[in-house]
Amino acid sequence: MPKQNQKDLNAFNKAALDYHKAEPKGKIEVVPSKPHSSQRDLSLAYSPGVAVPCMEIYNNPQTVYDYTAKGNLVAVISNGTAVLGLGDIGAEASKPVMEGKGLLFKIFADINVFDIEIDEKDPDKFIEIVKGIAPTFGGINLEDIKAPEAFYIEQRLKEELNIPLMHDDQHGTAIISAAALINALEIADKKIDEVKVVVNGAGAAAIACTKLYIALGLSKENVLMCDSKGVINHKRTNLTPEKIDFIAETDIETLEDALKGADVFVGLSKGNVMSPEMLLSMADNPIVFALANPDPEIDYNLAVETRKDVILATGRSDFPNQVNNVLGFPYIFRGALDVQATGINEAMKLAAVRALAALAKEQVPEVVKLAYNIKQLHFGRDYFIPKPFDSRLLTRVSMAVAKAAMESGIAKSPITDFEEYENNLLDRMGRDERLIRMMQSRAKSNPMRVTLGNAEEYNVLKAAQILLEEGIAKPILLGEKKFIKQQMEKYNINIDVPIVDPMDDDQEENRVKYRETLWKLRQRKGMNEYKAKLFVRQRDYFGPLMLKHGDTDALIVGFSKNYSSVLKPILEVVEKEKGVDKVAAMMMILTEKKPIFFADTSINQNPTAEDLVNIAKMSEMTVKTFAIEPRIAMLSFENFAAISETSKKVAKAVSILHEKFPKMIVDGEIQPDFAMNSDHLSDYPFSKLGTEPANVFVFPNLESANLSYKIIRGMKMAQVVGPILMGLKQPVHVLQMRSSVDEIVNLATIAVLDAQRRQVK
Ligand SMILES: NC(=O)C1=CN([C@@H]2O[C@H](COP(=O)(O)OP(=O)(O)OC[C@H]3O[C@@H](n4cnc5c(N)ncnc54)[C@H](OP(=O)(O)O)[C@@H]3O)[C@@H](O)[C@H]2O)C=CC1
Ligand SMILES: CC(=O)C(=O)O
Ligand SMILES: [Mg+2]
Repeated sequence: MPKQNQKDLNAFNKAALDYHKAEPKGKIEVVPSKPHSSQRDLSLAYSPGVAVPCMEIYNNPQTVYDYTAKGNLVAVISNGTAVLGLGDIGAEASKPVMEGKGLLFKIFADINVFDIEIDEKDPDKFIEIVKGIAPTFGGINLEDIKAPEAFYIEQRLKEELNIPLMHDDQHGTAIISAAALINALEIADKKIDEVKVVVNGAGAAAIACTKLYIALGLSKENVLMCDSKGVINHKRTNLTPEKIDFIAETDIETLEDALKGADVFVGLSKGNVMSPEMLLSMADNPIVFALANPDPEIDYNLAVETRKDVILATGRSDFPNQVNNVLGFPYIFRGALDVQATGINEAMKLAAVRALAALAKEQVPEVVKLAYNIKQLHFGRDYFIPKPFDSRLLTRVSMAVAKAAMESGIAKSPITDFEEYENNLLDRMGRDERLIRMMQSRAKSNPMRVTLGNAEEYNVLKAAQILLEEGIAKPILLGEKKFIKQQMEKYNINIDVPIVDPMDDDQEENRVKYRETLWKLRQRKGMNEYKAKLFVRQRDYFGPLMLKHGDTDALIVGFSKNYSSVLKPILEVVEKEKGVDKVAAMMMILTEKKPIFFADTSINQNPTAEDLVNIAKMSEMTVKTFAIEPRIAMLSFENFAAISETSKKVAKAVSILHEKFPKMIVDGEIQPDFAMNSDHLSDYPFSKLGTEPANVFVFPNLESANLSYKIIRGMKMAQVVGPILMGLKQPVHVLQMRSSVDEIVNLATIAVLDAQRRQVK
């Protein structure tokens, strides 16, 4: 595992602040979910239309779930008294954590969140405030409230409210760590009713975890619990009722002594309180859950260096076995909300434990390994709890929780068809970030040299910084050296990367080499040697020539010039793939539901039927590199009834495709909204698309493709990545003019993947 030095740490801390400060500030925002553009829309959304659902709810309160967002809205509520392991930092300072939970609820389970930070430490007043706002929400996640107040607050709110409510630091942590404990014990070949357990911390998380372990078979006599004053034993006085419950009949007073011979250590206290000596004193195959955040009770690297046989988990995402409540709360609430459970009971918690423990033993899908850049991931010491980016968590845990709620009789709206429910859950996923994350992770496994043109521009420089710091690529800056350096200073971008200036003296050798190549390539196309000499001083030629000579692995250009003028020198220098007559470009559109692809968005203005065949074929190959099965719709404005010339052209392309490539999932001519909709597709049972929506859209001409994606981009309806240039032998892509930093990073990431793929060949 890499160790962080102070410089890395400072850079990380700064990145954390920049991340939160970037516009829009914070991490979540409210987005209207209904049309609101016309007078009529507004009269339905607000007065007078809104009065109708109000009265419906008044007359039949249960219909609030039909007419409002309540059923998918959770409050994440804190008073800031036990924020992570940072302690009582107050309500306002806890807001980043609560917003963070909002983000996690949304990305992992599609649940909306209002984060609510209440400046109130008196438990009774706090309870009254929460009760007062409860009608707004389908569920309540209490967070980072310190013990012992947390116990009383949660208990009373559970009794007095009839929606799913859980103090996550207690039960979320208990559920995940219990699943991890079951599996870790199996690896250590130890039995839960025989092991000696030391729990460090006697707060909200520690007490709840220990109680759940006992429910799973741990013997209470085998538990030693410590708080900030040491072991909770019979000599201690002034203990809270929860601590009294765990008084041990022992004279042992310190954590150090408690750990001698212990099988399990569960830390839910503070960072760095466990020394290597303490770890060494534990039994064979010691199970160590150092769960304090952000710093574990013992540093991961220190622990594995100290004992090879340690079975270790932390709360952190940067080490194996992250025991963190993020594995639970999104899915526990998802399942509870979906059956309108009146609470979260023990049966639901145990169902979540079992689902999590079982999932870790299943074969890990390739996509999860890709996301973490790990070649092998098998149940064992380094993997005994599922990874947070494992998308199977959503279906496995949510369904288990929903079923348990129904079986234990607290589901107001039971699910009747679990197969349909599973499909609904899967439909919620496929969000854009996942694909980007997966791509970045793959790029990081072998970062390649990517030359970025127009490197004087802030967006390009910033993208280079991100690519370098994230380890996605080894950037090379192409442009005027002096100006680039000035800009780096101006924007405080201190990165140590090569700068290539085609005019610079130090490039003379390359200029000579590149001139010869260019002249050879173009001498029978009207270029004389003098012209070649002039051209190699231009970056538009210099970049492609670097690529041609292997002086870079990939090239990204076009930030400040129009597409065709940048493309021309590329096509003159870089060879086409075998069998490719004309290159084409594809845009990846990262929609809410799943990625879709448009082609040709940038090159062939009025493709022939044969051109469309090639575009479809190139698109198929490109989409496959993202580990996505291409389902191609050949678009027109008619459905299987070619009357217009455009449709006839598309129909001809389809018949060639069907004949030449019978295995390809492609059909048309079809309208995009039909190709995207299963119900509409079922009207055409003969279609090769079947009823599963298409994800690749080949447009009949450039205008329609280009304008379609530009509308999406302009309206910020989805993130757009590309254009991905298809049909060349080397990875080169031309940016849209004035691309954002993210767009440059994304396209460079694709270029790295492309370069990696070609290297393997
Ligand atoms: N990985 C995960 O998913 C989760 C991790 N946690 C982590 O667990 C820790 C506790 O959180 P939470 O229970 O909510 O907070 P609480 O404030 O409720 O409890 C903190 C407990 O830690 C004890 N403690 C503090 N310092 C020491 C020490 N040096 N030795 C032993 N015990 C000590 C306190 O002792 P005393 O009672 O004497 O004050 C108290 O019992 C935090 O670091 C938090 O980040 C929490 C939830 C989830
Ligand atoms: C993860 C979490 O909830 C905590 O550390 O408090
Ligand atoms: Mg917490």
